[in-house]
Amino acid sequence: MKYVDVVLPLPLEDRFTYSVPSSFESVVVPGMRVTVDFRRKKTMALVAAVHETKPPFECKDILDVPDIVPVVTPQQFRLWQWIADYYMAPFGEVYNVALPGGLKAPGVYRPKTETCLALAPEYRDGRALRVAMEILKRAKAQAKAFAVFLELSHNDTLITDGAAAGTSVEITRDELMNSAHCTAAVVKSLVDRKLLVTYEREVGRLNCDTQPCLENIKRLNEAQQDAYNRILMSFMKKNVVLLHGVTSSGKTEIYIHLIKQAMEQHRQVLYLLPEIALTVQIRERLQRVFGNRLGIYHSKYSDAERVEIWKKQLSDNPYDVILGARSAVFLPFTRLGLVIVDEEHETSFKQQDPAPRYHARSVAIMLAQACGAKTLLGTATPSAETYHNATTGKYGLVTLNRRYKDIQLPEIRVVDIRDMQRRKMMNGPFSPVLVKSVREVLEGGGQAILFQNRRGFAPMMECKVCGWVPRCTNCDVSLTYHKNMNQLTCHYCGYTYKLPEACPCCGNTDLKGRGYGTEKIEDKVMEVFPEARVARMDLDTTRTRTAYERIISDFSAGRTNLLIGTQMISKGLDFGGVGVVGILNADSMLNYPDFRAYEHAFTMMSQVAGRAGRKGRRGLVILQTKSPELPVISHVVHNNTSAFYAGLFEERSLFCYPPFYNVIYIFLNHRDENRVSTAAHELGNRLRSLLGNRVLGPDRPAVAKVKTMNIRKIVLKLEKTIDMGKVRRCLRSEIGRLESDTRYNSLKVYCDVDPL
Ligand SMILES: Nc1ncnc2c1ncn2[C@@H]1O[C@H](COP(=O)(O)OP(=O)(O)OP(=O)(O)O)[C@@H](O)[C@H]1O
Ligand SMILES: [Zn+2]
Repeated sequence: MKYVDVVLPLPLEDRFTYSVPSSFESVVVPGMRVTVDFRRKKTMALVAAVHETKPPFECKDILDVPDIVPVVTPQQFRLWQWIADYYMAPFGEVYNVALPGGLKAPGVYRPKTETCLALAPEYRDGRALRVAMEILKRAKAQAKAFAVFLELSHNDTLITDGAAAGTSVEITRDELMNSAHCTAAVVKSLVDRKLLVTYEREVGRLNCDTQPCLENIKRLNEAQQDAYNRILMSFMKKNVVLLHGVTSSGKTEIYIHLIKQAMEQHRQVLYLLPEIALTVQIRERLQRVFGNRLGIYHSKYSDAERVEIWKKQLSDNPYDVILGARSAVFLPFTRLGLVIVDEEHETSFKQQDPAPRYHARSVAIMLAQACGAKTLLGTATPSAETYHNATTGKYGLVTLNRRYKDIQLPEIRVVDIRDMQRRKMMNGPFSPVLVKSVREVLEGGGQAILFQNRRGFAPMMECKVCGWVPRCTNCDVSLTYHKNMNQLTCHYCGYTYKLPEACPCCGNTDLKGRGYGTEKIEDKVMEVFPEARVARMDLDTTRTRTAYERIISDFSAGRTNLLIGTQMISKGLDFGGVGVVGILNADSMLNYPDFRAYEHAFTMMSQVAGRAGRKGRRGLVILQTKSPELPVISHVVHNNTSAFYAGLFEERSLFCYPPFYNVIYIFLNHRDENRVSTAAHELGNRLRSLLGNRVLGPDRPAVAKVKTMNIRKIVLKLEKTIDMGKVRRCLRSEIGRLESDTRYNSLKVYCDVDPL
């Protein structure tokens, strides 16, 4: 008797054993899916192992085996296991995010089909056809459609020379309707009269049209060619190389040459981007060169498309290049040679919720290693971890300090808004020099970008009399006012509230907004620059893929000339005509209560600044801040990464933070504040007895309640030399003990490993 150990797409650590009925014995192998009865529900499980050891309990038979070949390779299995272990997530949750929905639930994925038409068998000779046409004489539309059908399908030869319809052509219903200009009803009546029969034909969703066209590849300039050579040299010694190239140095062109080189060696390439949003521009650039050898994979694609890509990657004709967001690291690869992680500093490579809270950059490096492939991390602003690894020799390092065409990096002018406010010179959020520069650029036919990292109208409403601030009832945060919807929104749970007509505390009817969100900036822009053609890009204006793409293409084509946006606009966008970039308020980023605040602020400001002056003339950046004296500001101004990190690393090492220590956050959630607080103290004390002063807290995090769940946080700072296996085992057992404690009924505890 054979048995299988299976994993289920559920937050479960365990594997479950089922017996294999003899009819399936010769069929099942690890990596195949099987349907099983789990807690009285038919569930799609994945076979982890096949064996003959009878378990010490009664087990059920598997119900069915839908696969002929495995859908998950042993190598994927090992990688997923690594993710589960490292990020302290149940394997079932990794399986759940890794596999597209259509491969997990029985019967969800259906191949896409088209309705096709064929001549009914009784009419497949000349005489019968002439009878049919006689019948149709009085139904004009049907007669015409039928004639068109005969012609398109090459059945018309039956009438003229009576030849057998061996050469007839497949015609879809849509094709007929288009060619005969008829309605579906007309086609249906032909079917009802039994002249035509319908059948379904399976069609792929994947685009296979365009042939690759390597002529579209651009020639590298000298600096790029040199960087390209150094990358290949570096790969001979290191598995991971950082390409640290200033904004607009043409890193993407170098990637394209590296992809071509890998393809020539018959190796596959995975090109990771931090966000779906970014894929539009890059997708076009890659498609022009690699055509149908390029597949695109991310979570916003329909599930069916993702299933087809998955299957194609398992076939003997997989895509050579996959462009994807973080979930593409879960795809099967058979001959992976290179992984490119573009904009490697981006925080969206880390999945926050739900588990597994993995970092796609780390997973990508593991994936490459398992396949004997190399990893290239590319960015103008490396993350602290990567910069540390590259400067200490763990990774190779290739720098590129010149912009393409040797355009100078933008000039950055710092404006002290405290001083401007004192002298009453600010026009709302704009300093005089900002207004002047934007106006000049617009008048000269150029474009401007204004960056404000807050969406909505006013980040906070306030009663001017008593100071009352509207807050979310589910979360411990103040609400953001959105003017166009005239409502208050919680940016944590999404809940919306009506704006009260009067303050509920003192009855004052004069509620005022505090601070500037992008929506309010837009209002102000229309007032100050009435001549501008304005677009706004933030979460609220880009809810759909098309809305996002339209904003980009409008700005690219110059239909709009002033773009306002949140950090969305900082991400690798390549516009030629931007003469000036305004960073309206640097302080909101710097004052964030997090050890990474400065790293993120430096990165964000440098990236936004990098959108200026990419073609033709040198660009200008106006950086408005209340703290111009901070070293981080001058490091941004001088684009001095090494000085910035020198200062930062001193602090990080002193206070035991990455890249010198490993950090794990433990979050405890419960509806009841007392219970979560007691549980957190108990866990904190137990962990301290095992790990000593590496354990900090519990504390209330900055936002201590989200979606009615009260949150406590424990921080672990672990030296690099500690046995992480031991730490994980100890965390697992302590957390397990707490979660099964009846006093803390329905307490949720999870870990965030390497938090961002
Ligand atoms: N060798 C080349 N031949 C022609 N055009 C080039 C070449 N290299 C770069 N360019 C052009 O210069 C612009 C900037 O290049 P690219 O977008 O690759 O820069 P990047 O380094 O990726 O910038 P960022 O880090 O800001 O995203 C693009 O419009 C690109 O097409
Ligand atoms: Zn809320």
